[in-house]
Order: sequence, then C-alpha cells, then structure tokens
Amino acid sequence: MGAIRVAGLTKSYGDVQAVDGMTFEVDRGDVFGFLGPNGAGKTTTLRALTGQLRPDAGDVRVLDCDPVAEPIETRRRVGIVPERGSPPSFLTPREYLEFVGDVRDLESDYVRERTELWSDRLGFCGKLDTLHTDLSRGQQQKVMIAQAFLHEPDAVLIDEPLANLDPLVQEQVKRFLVAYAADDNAVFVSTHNIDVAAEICTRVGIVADGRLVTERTLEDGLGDGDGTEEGSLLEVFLEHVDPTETRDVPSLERVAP
Ligand SMILES: Nc1ncnc2c1ncn2[C@@H]1O[C@H](COP(=O)(O)OP(=O)(O)OP(=O)(O)O)[C@@H](O)[C@H]1O
Repeated sequence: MGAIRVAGLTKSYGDVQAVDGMTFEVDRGDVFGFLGPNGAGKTTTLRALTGQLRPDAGDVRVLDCDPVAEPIETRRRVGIVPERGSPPSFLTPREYLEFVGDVRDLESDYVRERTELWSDRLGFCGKLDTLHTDLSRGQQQKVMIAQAFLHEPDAVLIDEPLANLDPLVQEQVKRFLVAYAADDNAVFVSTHNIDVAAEICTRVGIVADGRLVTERTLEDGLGDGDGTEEGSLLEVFLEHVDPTETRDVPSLERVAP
C-alpha cells in the first residue's frame, strides 16, 4: 500500500472545480513527480495532503495519517516544503530549526547535530544566527529544505524543490532526493520543471483539469533525463495537456508579435 494515497479527491472553490476525482499513490522508494499546467490543481492537491484544506470528497492519507483529522501528527511525521513557503522572518535558522524540533518531539542534542549537518550540507552554516528577514530567497529555501528533512521523515511533500537555488545546490538537492527515496522513503515533488522531473523521478503523474490524466514509470532515476517507456516526458506531457482542450492553457499565437 502506498505511503501517500489520494483517492477520489475533489475540491471546489465556489463554482471553480479545482480538483475533480484526483487519484494516485506514491510508494516508498519512489520520487513521484506531479506535473501539470498552471491551474491544473497541483497546489490544491498538495494543500489537501498537508492538511491545509478540507476536501469536499475523497480520501487522503500520508503514512496512514489523515491530514485533515490529524494535522499535528501529519506534520510531526511528514516533511513538508510548502508552496512559496518561507521561514518566520523574526527567527534565525537556528531558532526555527529548534522550534521545528520541539514540534516533532526531537531531542535537543539531535536537533543541534542535524542543524549543523544540514546547514553544512546546504551551505548556510554562516547564516545560522542571522534573522530570516536578512537572508536571500535562496538561503530561505535552504532553511525550508533543512526543516523538512530534520527528523528524517518516511515521506516528504515538496513544492518546487529547486526554486531559488543556485546550480550547485540544485545538483546536490537532486542527488539527495534520489538517494533519500532509494532509502525506502516516499518523495512527492510538485514541479513545472519537466527536465528536473525526468532527471530525478522514478514515476510521474500528469495533471490536467483537476485529474491525474496519466502516470508513467521512468526508466532510471538520476539518468540523462529523458526516457519514459513511450517517448520523452515532454512528449507525454504535451500529448495529455492539449491546449485546445485543457482549461487555462494559453494560445501561443495570441502572444506572437
Ligand atoms: N483560494 C482559491 N479560490 C478560488 N479559486 C482558487 C483558489 N485556489 C485555487 N483556485 C483555482 O483552482 C484551480 C486550481 O488551482 P491550483 O492552485 O490548485 O493549480 P496549480 O496546478 O497549482 O497551478 P499553478 O501551476 O499555476 O500553481 C485554478 O483554476 C485556480 O484559479
């Protein structure tokens, strides 16, 4: 049974049907890429997985937790890098990671050791005692990644993992995610970056109009970034995201000079 399970998830905002019967599972050992055009329903699905919104219908489970009924337990067990998430401006990375450790009932020695490890790994050890408000966007993203992995969760939910990171750190994070999943953990990544998804994911799900329209297993994890069993990931994406039929997809002709 999948570590992350979404079955028949449905959510409307007023008369906008954002998600409409979304169904998929992510197994331990997989980096699952969630791809889709703007407005397809990715963030809404992620918000249901992290307990930030209550579905109209359907069942959502992360490591057997119901994120709506058990939001604290879900946050304790799962690692989450939210959409446009940033650490609290009035705390330093060290204070924030201590706070996250408290929420997760971690021993303070363990938190100190993991804080050193992650700040060293991602290159923000020189900023551990600087207020977040004085850190760059990329430095804040590094702190968000560190907090998600602080307790070595069995499942992580990440929105655009490489946002604002420099190319060196992007490489490190990509390799880390592949290795982390291979260590029997479930990694869910929502992204617009097809090349990155092709490079690091073992499976991808393509979302359009609030539904998962296809799922593919990729040939290898951190490979040359192209192969699915049936053509490149971009081809599969374009095949299932038809601009003439999918909502909110622009016509390129309209913006031609
Ligand atoms: N709070 C809200 N109120 C009303 N409509 C919303 C709200 N949030 C999202 N929507 C609508 O729901 C649909 C799905 O939005 P969602 O943010 O889940 O898409 P997405 O796939 O994450 O898009 P993007 O790639 O642009 O981030 C869109 O049509 C969006 O306009």
